[in-house]
Amino acid sequence: MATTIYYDEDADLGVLRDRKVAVIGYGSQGHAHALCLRDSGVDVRIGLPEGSKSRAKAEEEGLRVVTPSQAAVEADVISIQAPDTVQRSLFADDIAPNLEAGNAVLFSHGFNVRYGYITPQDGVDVLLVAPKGPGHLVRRQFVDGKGVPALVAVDKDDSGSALTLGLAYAKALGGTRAGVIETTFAEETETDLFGEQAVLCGGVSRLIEAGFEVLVEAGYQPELAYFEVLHEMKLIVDLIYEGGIARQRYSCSDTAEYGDLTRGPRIVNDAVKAEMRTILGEIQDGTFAKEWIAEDDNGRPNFLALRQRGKDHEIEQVGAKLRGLMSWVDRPITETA
Ligand SMILES: NC(=O)C1=CN([C@@H]2O[C@H](COP(=O)(O)OP(=O)(O)OC[C@H]3O[C@@H](n4cnc5c(N)ncnc54)[C@H](OP(=O)(O)O)[C@@H]3O)[C@@H](O)[C@H]2O)C=CC1
Ligand SMILES: CC[C@](O)(C(C)=O)C(=O)O
Ligand SMILES: [Mg+2]
Ligand SMILES: [Mg+2]
Repeated sequence: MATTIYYDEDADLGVLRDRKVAVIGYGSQGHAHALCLRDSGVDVRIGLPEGSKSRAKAEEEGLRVVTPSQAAVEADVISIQAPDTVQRSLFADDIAPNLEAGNAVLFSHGFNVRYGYITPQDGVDVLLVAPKGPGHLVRRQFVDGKGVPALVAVDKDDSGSALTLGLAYAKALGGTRAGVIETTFAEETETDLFGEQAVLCGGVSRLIEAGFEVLVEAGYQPELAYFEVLHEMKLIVDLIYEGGIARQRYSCSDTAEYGDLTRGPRIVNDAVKAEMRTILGEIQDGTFAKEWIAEDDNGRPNFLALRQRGKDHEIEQVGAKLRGLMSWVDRPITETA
C-alpha cells in the first residue's frame, strides 16, 4: 500500500469538540491521551475500576474519574487504554453493553482486534491511533510543543467518518505535528510486536546486558562497563535519531566505524536474522498472542520470574548508583506514571 502521511493541516480538531471522549485506563498511554485531549479542548472523562491505584493520579490532575461502564455510558468515543491482557474482559463486561450506534471504539494497539479477542458490534466504528513511542514521552513531547509520530487505522467505518475522527484524535495528542501514517490493524499490530520484541525492547535490552556481562566477566570495572554499553547508548542513538546511521558513523571515529562495519555483522549475523524471521512468524500466525494471553490467564508465573531476574541483574544496581550521581538526568519517569 502506498504510504499516506497526515500532518496538522490534514486534521480537524473541531471534529472532537462535538464528542464526549472516555479514556479507559490511566497508565502510560492513558494518562498521556487524557491530558493531551484535555489540553486540546476535548471533553474527557477517565474510566477506572473502583479501587484502582490510578484513580488518585487522574484526580490530582483535575480529571473526572468514573467507572469504565459509566464512562462508556457517558461518552461516544471510547478510547481503550487498559493493558492488552485486560481489554478482552473489560470490553465484554463494561463497554460492549453500553455502546450505541454511532459510537467509536479507539485503541492505541490493535492486538485484541487483530487476534479476534474483541469484535465490536455493528453500528460502531473501530479505529486505532497508535503513538510510536512510550506514553510518557507522548505527553512530554506534547507539552514541549512537539509530537510523537503515530499510526492511524480504521477496522470498521460504520459512520463513514472514522478516519476523520482518528486524525482529529491524533492531532489532539500532537501526533500530526510529527506525522501520522495510515495503516491497518494487522500491519500496526504485527510491526509493533516485532519492533518491541526483536529490536527496541528485547533486542536492545539483551544486547546491553550481554555486552555488560562480557566486559565484567573479563575483569573490567562494572561502572566502566555500564557507561560503555548503556549510558553511551542514548548518545549514539540520539545521533541515529537525528541523522540516521550515517550521522552516527560521521560523528564517531573512523576506528569505531571500521569496527562497526566489520564486527557489527558478526554480532547480528545470519542466525540472528533467521531468529528474527521466526519471531515474526510467531507474531503473524498468532502463536505469540496465544502464549501471552495464556501466560496472563495463568497468573503470569514466567513473566514475573523473568521480570525479577532482569531487576536483579548487576547492571541495574550499578546503574542506579551511577544515575544517582548524575543531577542532569532529570524529569524521571516513575514506575507509577
Ligand atoms: N506503554 C506504551 O507507551 C504503549 C502502549 N500502547 C498500548 O496502549 C494500551 C495501554 O497500555 P499501557 O499504557 O502500557 O498500560 P499501563 O499498564 O501503563 O496502564 C494500564 C492502566 O489501565 C488501568 N486498568 C487496569 N485494569 C483496568 C480495567 N479493568 N479497567 C480500566 N482500567 C484498567 C490501570 O489501572 P491500575 O493503576 O489500577 O492498574 C492503568 O491505569 C495497550 O493497548 C498497549 O499495547 C501503545 C503504544 C505504546
Ligand atoms: C516499544 C514498546 C511499545 O510498542 C511502545 C512504547 O511503542 C509498547 O508496547 O509499549
Ligand atoms: Mg509500539
Ligand atoms: Mg507495543
